[in-house]
Amino acid sequence: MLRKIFNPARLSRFQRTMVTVSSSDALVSTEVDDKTGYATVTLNRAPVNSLSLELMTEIVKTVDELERSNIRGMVLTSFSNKVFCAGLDIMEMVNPDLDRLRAVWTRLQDTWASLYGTSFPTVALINGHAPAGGCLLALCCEYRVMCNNFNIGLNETQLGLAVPPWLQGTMRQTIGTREAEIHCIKGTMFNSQDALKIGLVDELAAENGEAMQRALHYLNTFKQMSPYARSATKLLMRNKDIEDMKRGRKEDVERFVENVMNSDFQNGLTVYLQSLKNRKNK
Ligand SMILES: CCCC/C=C/CC(=O)SCCNC(=O)CCNC(=O)[C@H](O)C(C)(C)COP(=O)(O)OP(=O)(O)OC[C@H]1O[C@@H](n2cnc3c(N)ncnc32)[C@H](O)[C@@H]1OP(=O)(O)O
Repeated sequence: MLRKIFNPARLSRFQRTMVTVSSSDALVSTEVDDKTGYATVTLNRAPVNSLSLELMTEIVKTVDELERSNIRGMVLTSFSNKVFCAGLDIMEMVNPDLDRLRAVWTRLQDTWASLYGTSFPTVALINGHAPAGGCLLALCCEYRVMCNNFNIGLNETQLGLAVPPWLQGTMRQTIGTREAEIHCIKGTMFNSQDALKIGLVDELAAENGEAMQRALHYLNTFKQMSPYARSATKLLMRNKDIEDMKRGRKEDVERFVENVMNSDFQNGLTVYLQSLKNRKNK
């Protein structure tokens, strides 16, 4: 069943006026260019945009608001020119409260579903490292432009976490079944050049300005196209994955909780956090 397809009623709103949507919460800021109708959504959670429950809630809220507005495209980027998003907030997994842990994974599922299933075109402007959940955000977008000299990948298994089936599917669609299997299992992190070679990103840019030009160029390719046909085709391709995730979501949450509460995982997390701090102090 189609979750949402471009509603022709929106077309008349499109033609009349452009609404500027802005988030009052500082964790995510949104700017809409009234001339083009393109929204730039910037993740603002210093220092590394790690995905706390609150940040993911803001992302979902922002995408929902944009879906109800009349934008023609979205660029997702980071306030930092060093880290796009460092993945799930590791602190959410250290000796967690179980209800909150369940809420975190449920919100991650929602974040994936809402970004993956937008009716408007989306580009990730990856202006920094994008491990794990950072790679997930980029994968949800239709197109990925990455600045040079950063790393991206689903490194969850390196941390002792299983990659959920819905995210495996997105990776398969992006880089192909064989490569996705190998690199999800290995937890490979790719540098920008290798990410381009394997198809994990679509274009590279020397710096942010060039990346934005390339992102806008992608959005401009739809200027003359029927928004209905574009949106319907995308969602006919993606909606089944979203419905499948929703059907299995409770089981998926419990699998994550079991994974995180395992004492080996908790011990490994302590070592991993320490290794991040040691790396910093070198
Ligand atoms: C498969 C299911 C899909 C979703 C599931 C996802 C699971 C995850 O996402 S688990 C998280 C995976 N993320 C990582 O492994 C990234 C870890 N971080 C890094 O590799 C580096 O921090 C960086 C390359 C992202 C950035 O390096 P940089 O040198 O710029 O900054 P740092 O000094 O390392 O970090 C600054 C500060 O931020 C803390 N931090 C980093 N990442 C996280 C994080 N994911 N959660 C919470 N906090 C994080 C880091 O410890 C530093 O804190 P202090 O200043 O207090 O030392």
